[in-house]
Amino acid sequence: MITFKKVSKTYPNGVKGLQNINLTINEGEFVSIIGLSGAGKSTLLRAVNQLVPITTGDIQVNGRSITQANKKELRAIRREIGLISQQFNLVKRSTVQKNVLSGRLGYYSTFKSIFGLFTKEDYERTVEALASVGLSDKLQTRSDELSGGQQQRVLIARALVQQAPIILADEPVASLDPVTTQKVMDDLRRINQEMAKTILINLHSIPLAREYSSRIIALKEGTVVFDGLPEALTDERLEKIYGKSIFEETAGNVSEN
Ligand SMILES: Nc1ncnc2c1ncn2[C@@H]1O[C@H](COP(=O)(O)OP(=O)(O)OP(=O)(O)O)[C@@H](O)[C@H]1O
Repeated sequence: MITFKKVSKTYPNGVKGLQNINLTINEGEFVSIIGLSGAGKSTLLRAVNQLVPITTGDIQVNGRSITQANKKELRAIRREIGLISQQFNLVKRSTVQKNVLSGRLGYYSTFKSIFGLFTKEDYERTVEALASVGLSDKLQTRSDELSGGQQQRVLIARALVQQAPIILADEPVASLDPVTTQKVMDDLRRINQEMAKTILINLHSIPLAREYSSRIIALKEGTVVFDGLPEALTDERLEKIYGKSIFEETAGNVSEN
């Protein structure tokens, strides 16, 4: 469970990324965060593992406060959270295997991490995770030889070997074609349904949010303006979230941008 209590984030330049957010994300939910560019989606997602430190309020991950955590506790909290983000991407010159294995680093001391002292189980988990995202044949491939969609799926595999019950996905399908988008989204759905992992995902596509989520949260200027079931996201509510211009675009444009 992730709980936001009166969370605000003001960036050093004075921009308010988040304003008084109160939310509870329960175990096993598939939550999409939508909203205009600059609404605060990435800030919200990254606040969960303190990649973006919040200014006021608190976030608890399975009952443990991230703001009060010392270094060791923060490491333990971060182990519970897998991050799929294009910005914190793969080590391109390393093999797929090494990138996926790095999901285990949170379980070892710095010394072991530096020397890559992984166990037989770690290697087995890596093979399994790659199989579950359909990339068994890419084990020894260099990561920069993969397509964008394959790279996203390697990131999913890395989150799987990390055995994190929570997965944060920061626009994982932003630059993918429709077929690959569906594959990545299907992977996330499977992980959510079969492994009961909690998924928190930023999406620009309303159709995808509607199709895959159990719950949609919309942000506008750092505040929550909608929080509910996909069916409850009516045109009227969309207009409040995105402004009137949404209906001047074709549905296709909105979903792909
Ligand atoms: N490091 C930063 N320093 C200053 N302002 C920032 C920083 N990161 C984000 N912001 C600002 O905070 C606000 C929220 O940004 P955020 O990236 O969370 O939005 P977003 O909804 O994820 O946008 P997008 O859909 O374009 O990724 C924006 O006004 C943005 O300009």
